[in-house]
Amino acid sequence: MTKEISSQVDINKIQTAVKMILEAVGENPSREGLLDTPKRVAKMYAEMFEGLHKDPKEYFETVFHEGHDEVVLVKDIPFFSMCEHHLVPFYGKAHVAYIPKDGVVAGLSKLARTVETVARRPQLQERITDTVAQTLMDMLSPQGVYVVVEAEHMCMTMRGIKKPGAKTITSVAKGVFEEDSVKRNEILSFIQMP
Ligand SMILES: Nc1nc2c(ncn2[C@@H]2O[C@H](COP(=O)(O)OP(=O)(O)OP(=O)(O)O)[C@@H](O)[C@H]2O)c(=O)[nH]1
Ligand SMILES: [Zn+2]
Repeated sequence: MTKEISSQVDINKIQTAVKMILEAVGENPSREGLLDTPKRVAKMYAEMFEGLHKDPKEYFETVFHEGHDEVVLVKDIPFFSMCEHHLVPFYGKAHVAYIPKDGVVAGLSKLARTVETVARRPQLQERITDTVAQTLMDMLSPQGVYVVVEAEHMCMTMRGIKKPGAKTITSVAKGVFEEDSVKRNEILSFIQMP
């Protein structure tokens, strides 16, 4: 956790809330094993929600001019997020593809950083997919962007409907990918390659 993040998160408030939850479920927050739990959970939430205090657009302040106007795909980017309905994790992989325009390309790590930052907020899978795609559209003005996200939601696994193994796939196509199913299929075949 960075200094800036901890200064933007009310750690004491989270600690109080966690202590109250422990009391409410019938636990004794004063027993030895739980004494430091509110503090640990507060630090954990600050880390898991640090994306609320970051703007992924900043990652694209530096771009390169490479004369490459063909597909760029970073696939299998692992991410961990928190479902905004239940505050339990959902996690999986994101695949981020774009076709540059006028040779404007971003550092590859910036695509993964964007996924990481957007995921570290209370989220919906659809919104992660859309925000990542829109960030690239806004910052690189590419010919098109195609983002595919696959995830397992713990709120469907460990509670409620209890369907471990069920995967949710979301995708967002922008620019040339919207109309061009051949280009989308090209990306999908790259994603499926071992
Ligand atoms: N669209 C979408 N739904 C999600 C996501 N994560 C969790 N959900 C769903 O959010 C819904 C919340 O539904 P509610 O009926 O308000 O809450 P609930 O009674 O806890 O729902 P159940 O999970 O069906 O027990 C559930 O259907 C979850 O599966 C997500 O990323 N996207
Ligand atoms: Zn949920």
